[in-house]
Amino acid sequence: MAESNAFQCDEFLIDLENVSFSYPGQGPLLDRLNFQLRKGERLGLIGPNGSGKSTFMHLLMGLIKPDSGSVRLFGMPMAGEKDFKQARKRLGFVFQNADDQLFSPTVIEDVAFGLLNSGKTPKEAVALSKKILRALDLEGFEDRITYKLSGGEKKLVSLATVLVMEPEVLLLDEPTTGLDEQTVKRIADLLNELNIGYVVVSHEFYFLAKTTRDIFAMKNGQIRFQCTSDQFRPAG
Ligand SMILES: Nc1ncnc2c1ncn2[C@@H]1O[C@H](COP(=O)(O)OP(=O)(O)OP(=O)(O)O)[C@@H](O)[C@H]1O
Repeated sequence: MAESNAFQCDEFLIDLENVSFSYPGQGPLLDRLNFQLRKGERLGLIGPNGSGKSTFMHLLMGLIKPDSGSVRLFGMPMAGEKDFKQARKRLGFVFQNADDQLFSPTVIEDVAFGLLNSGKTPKEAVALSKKILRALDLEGFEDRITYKLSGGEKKLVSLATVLVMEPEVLLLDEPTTGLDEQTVKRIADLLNELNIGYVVVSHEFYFLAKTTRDIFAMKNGQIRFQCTSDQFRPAG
C-alpha cells in the first residue's frame, strides 16, 4: 500500500488532496479540492468570477496555506515555506495582475532579475533576456520603463520574466486579459511550442481549447473535469 502511494506521488508534478481553504471571516472557498498534473500535461481551468481559481494558484505557489489537506509538488510534500522555496525554483507563475510581477525600473532588469539571482553572469542574463524578449516580439523594449508600459505589454513582459527561467511547470493566471487578438495568438503559439506541462486559468474557452488538452471547471470549491479540447466547439 505504502509502495503504491509512493509511486502515485512521484507520477504527479502537482498533487493536491482534499485541500480546503477559506479567507478569514469568509465561508469555505475551496472544499476538499483534489487536483493532479502529470509531467507534460496541459490543463485549462475555467470558472465563474470569485470561484477561487487565483486562490488555487496561490496555494500551489505556497503564497497562502490550506486550512487542511495536502499539497505535493514534484513528488515532495509541501510542509512549509522551506519546501515551497525549493519548489518555486521549478514553477513559473504568471500572476493575473502584471503589476504583482514586475518591480524593476526597466524591462531588461525585470527579465534578467531571476537569472542574476540564480547565479548567471550579467552578460549571460542579458543575452538570455534579449532572446526571450525577441521570442515575444518585444525586441527594443529592453530599456523601456516598466511601469509606463501598456497593460498588454506588461502582461508580455511578465510572461518573459517567467519563461526566461525555463520552469518545469507553468502556472498562468489569465494570461490573455487585455491582449489583442494577434498577441493572444502569439502566446498560444508560444505555449504550444513549449515542451513543458502547464495549468492555464482563463475565461476564454477558445484560448484554452487551443493551448490545453483537458479543460477543468472550478465550481463549489472543487475542480472537476469539463471536457477535452477537441470536444470543445466554439459557437458559430
Ligand atoms: N486576500 C484576500 N482576502 C480576502 N478575500 C479574498 C482575497 N483574495 C480573494 N478573496 C476572495 O476570494 C474569492 C475568490 O477569489 P479568486 O481571486 O480566487 O477568484 P477567481 O476565481 O480567480 O476570480 P476571477 O475569475 O474574478 O479572477 C473572492 O470572493 C475574493 O473576493
